[in-house]
Amino acid sequence: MIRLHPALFLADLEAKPAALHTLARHLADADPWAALGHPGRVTFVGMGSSRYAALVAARRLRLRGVDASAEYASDVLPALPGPLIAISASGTSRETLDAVEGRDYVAVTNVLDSPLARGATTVVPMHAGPETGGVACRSFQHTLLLLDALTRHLSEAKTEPTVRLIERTAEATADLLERRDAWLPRVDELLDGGDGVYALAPVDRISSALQSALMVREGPRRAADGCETGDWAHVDVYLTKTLRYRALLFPGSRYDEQALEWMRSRKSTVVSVGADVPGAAGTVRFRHDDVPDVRLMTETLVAELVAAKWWERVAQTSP
Ligand SMILES: O=P(O)(O)OC[C@H]1O[C@](O)(CO)[C@@H](O)[C@@H]1O
Repeated sequence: MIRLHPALFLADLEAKPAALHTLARHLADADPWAALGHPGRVTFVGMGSSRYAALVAARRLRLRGVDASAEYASDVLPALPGPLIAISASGTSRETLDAVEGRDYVAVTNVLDSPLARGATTVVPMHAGPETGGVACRSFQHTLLLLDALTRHLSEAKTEPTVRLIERTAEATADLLERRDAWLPRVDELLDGGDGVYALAPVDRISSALQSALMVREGPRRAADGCETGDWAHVDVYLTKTLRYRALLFPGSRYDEQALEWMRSRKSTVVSVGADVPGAAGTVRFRHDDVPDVRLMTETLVAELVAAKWWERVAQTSP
């Protein structure tokens, strides 16, 4: 059983820029995907945030002509052509270990002596450092970036652009952390006191909505869910009628306005991250937020810092 700890979770978040610089150095030295060659298909398996990151990468690969899918490790998988890429920050998730049993696989993990790493043909280290708070936060960010490098390896045969992206992500992350006294109290106030936090993101950054909601559930144990912005009008809009609805919007979908129109008419509270949108009660902007890839790699920090704050509050008030 992993011990979760709010103060250590906050320290894990504060260490993001330094960990990103470490990752950039490793990636600048060598392509971690070199041993993979250039297969025409890859399959990712993982659970939780590891699968969220894989969803984005699989979609990007397909758009670039490489067949790819992101599967629940808990699924029963047929033998598929091409390498199996198992992602697990801890390297111990039961479902992920079951999924690779008896197969050759590449492990993407943060723990090099984990069971997942020990059984792998190739190991791609996350270089996120130990997450002493017990919550996958830096490892999630590093997974997204390593999968960005994989996408470039398979479609452009070069990973240097990912190094530049990591550097910009480190700058954006540091900017949000350094200026948090200016934005966090207001975002805390806006998202607090409702009936949950509902995160919306476009399909190309769906991981941001899913991971943000997970952070609010995993730390402070509050109701939260993540949704694709277009799909929101089909599956989540209903709650704006009955709940004190608190939306965390990651703009960029061509259906932002559709969702915003509903939320304005139902008097929902909207906090927007990375861009200004009409009717938002609060907006968090950050360095390089005009670059979509930097947003993808950075924006979950807003929910993570809110979650850390709420979690600390619960820890102080409960025996
Ligand atoms: O990447 P891992 O270590 O397999 O973990 C998967 C998920 O399980 C959790 O650790 C919770 O059990 C999440 O934080 C994480 O997203």
